[in-house]
Amino acid sequence: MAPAFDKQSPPVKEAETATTHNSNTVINVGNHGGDDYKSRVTVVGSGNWGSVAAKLIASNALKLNSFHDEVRMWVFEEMLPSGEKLTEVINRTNENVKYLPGIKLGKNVIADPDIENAVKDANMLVFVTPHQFMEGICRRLVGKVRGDAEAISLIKGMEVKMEGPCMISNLISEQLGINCSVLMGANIANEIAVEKFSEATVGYRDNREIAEQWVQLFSTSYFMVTPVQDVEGVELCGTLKNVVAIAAGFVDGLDMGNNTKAAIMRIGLREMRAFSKLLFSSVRDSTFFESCGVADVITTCLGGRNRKVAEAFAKNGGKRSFDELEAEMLQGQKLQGVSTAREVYEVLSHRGWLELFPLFATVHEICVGRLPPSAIVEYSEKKPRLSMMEDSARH
Ligand SMILES: NC(=O)c1ccc[n+]([C@@H]2O[C@H](COP(=O)([O-])OP(=O)(O)OC[C@H]3O[C@@H](n4cnc5c(N)ncnc54)[C@H](O)[C@@H]3O)[C@@H](O)[C@H]2O)c1
Ligand SMILES: O=P(O)(O)OC[C@H](O)CO
Repeated sequence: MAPAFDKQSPPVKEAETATTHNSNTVINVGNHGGDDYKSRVTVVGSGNWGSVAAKLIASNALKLNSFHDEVRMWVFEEMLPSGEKLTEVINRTNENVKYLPGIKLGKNVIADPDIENAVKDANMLVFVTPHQFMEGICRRLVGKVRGDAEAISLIKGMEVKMEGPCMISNLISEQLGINCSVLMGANIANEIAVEKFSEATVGYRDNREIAEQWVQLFSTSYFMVTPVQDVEGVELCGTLKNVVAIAAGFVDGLDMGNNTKAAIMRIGLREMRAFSKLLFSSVRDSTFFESCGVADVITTCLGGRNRKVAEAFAKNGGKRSFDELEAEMLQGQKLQGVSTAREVYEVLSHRGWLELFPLFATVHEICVGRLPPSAIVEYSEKKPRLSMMEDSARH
């Protein structure tokens, strides 16, 4: 079991605004000792973004009275080349030496390899793992989380089931029986880790007070978080931009230049909006102008991992697989764009929408080797009926 955070010399917390202490604005934390009103936060995931999220949260947990100091972080345990366990090294050095080397997470971050132990006391659960692992994680957590817990998903991805697409926030809500908000945005983790200014968007369903609690937990002077009442819109932006990033990487790998890449971003954003609105009529146009929308498309297409690996794929003429390039280039970090392109393609084929989304469809066909990387522009030029569909999908 992971050690408890050493509270012998607790840091002095900053005073908070009156509203924070108002019982209406603080998530109910039940009866857990003397600090009943304080929220306990657990981060489920500890990759590149998971570690940065833990750092942001840990700094706020120390400052704000409404949170317990200790932040648990569930770590998918692995042995390092040194022969030590990753959790032991994180707890000794305060650094995730594999996924975020060189950055101190905060002494109040406790790495825990036991997922059930990590979540059992938390009333605020932050999910941030690659999306392909979430079904298994949810299965393990059924009946293990507090009934009054609130969740937030930072995961950019979705699952496709027999019944249709299932957003990760929905998977969490349905499997664990708890409400789940989302946080997405133009957030390249390594930049936020060194405290360069970024914005993010919290998508919430109907409880603004819960959204404010999440905003408070994540916001720092260099991380500005805005709440938006559109969970599906925010989550679909974060999910679909990874497919656009793969397309942008192909363009870079083929040396096609900035105009072509800008065209891909524009067409990609249109397809993101049209697809989101076809799936959920509640999705708002304005969400695409938040950090989770246009800003994330831009940053991902300029500096993300999906772009980088897709560039290498195109440079190799599609002869080396994404799996091989991912393993070689990302050292354990995971791409989301290739599997998301496949999942989107399944939805498109199942619903007869393939022709309406030429960019999304072409990205998948290139990823699986049915088309060459150069097809990204040849096929994206064909946009039959997309505008018409967008018009009919508009509010
Ligand atoms: N890295 C970023 O810049 C960034 C920014 C914003 C959002 N995101 C999103 O956040 C999510 C998580 O990304 P990340 O960068 O933290 O992860 P990552 O890409 O660094 O992935 C590695 C993580 O996966 C874990 N893992 C490996 N095998 C596993 C298994 N079988 N079961 C469970 N976990 C396993 C590893 O232990 C490690 O913690 C993704 O949806 C991503 O799109 C990432
Ligand atoms: O590195 P990527 O491509 O997974 O993108 C990272 C973030 O999602 C950018 O906001």
